[in-house]
Amino acid sequence: MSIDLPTPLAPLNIGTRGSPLALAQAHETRERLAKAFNLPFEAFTIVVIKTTGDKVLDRPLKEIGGKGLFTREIEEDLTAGRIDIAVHSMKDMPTLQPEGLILDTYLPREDVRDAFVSPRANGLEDLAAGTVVGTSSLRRKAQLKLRRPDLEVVEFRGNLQTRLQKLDNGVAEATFLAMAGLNRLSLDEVPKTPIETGVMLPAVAQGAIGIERRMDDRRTADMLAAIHDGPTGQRLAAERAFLATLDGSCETPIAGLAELEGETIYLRGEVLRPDGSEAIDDQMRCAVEDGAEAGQEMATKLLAQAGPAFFDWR
Ligand SMILES: NCc1[nH]cc(CCC(=O)O)c1CC(=O)O
Repeated sequence: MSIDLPTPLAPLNIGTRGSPLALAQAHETRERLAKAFNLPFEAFTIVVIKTTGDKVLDRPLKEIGGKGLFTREIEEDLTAGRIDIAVHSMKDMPTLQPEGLILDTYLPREDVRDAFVSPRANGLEDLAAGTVVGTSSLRRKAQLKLRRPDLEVVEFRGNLQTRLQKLDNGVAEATFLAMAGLNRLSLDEVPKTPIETGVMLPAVAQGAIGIERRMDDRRTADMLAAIHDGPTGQRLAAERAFLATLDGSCETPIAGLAELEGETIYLRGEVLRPDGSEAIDDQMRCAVEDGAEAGQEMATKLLAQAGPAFFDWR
């Protein structure tokens, strides 16, 4: 692939949320761009945007309005040209973008696993019946209840730092956090145990950073091509097709992971009842270029296997 080396005539504005993790991801994007084009960091301005999801902290996310919550304002600024790219955790992104925007640049993926985080316990097996675990993730709650129906789950909102504070304060005995977030923030001192993906399948796109841009902005597209990670793109094509076909909203506990084995994709997926009373999973292998079809096929199979009653909480 040949890439023109566009010199920014105006600085490229990078939009991001203001949480520590979001800022770390925006800084990583800026560093990769600066390095790829041998430009000073200052050629890229980081613009912090406050979203509805950041403002409303006292209510469960699903009450305020689900997924677009952390992205709407950012995408409005992108469309209006106030920023040129937006950096996102792909796990939080809907499978469809607003008209005129495209999200097809990915940075190399971090650790995809969830971590069991507790100042006092090393794993679920250490927790006595009735112990309180905090999580606001429907997927993690369902996966936890599937394995340990005897544990209590409490809603755990706020950014990483807030959640860790709640553990210290004894609001809950343990929580789950993405290894990716802990690693990106270099939170090495957090007492964590990684959970293998065979035990707890991660969220679709967990650990991946995506960069969104205006579809008609050629200059930005050329710049982003220089930092795109192809293998992450192949994996996310499979996972996001799986999610899109399942019509994953934040009401549906869904897990999915694609891994590369040479020229083959190994795809696993799982859907759960929110109360963890039942889970259905599947796995398949396909050629790397067929990931999206495989994701769609696996979702269709799971939907048929589950039957309408499985999803009737929606
Ligand atoms: N929903 C919040 C969110 N979005 C992305 C990450 C972590 C980083 C990632 O998975 O890329 C987190 C926090 C968490 O799940 O612990």
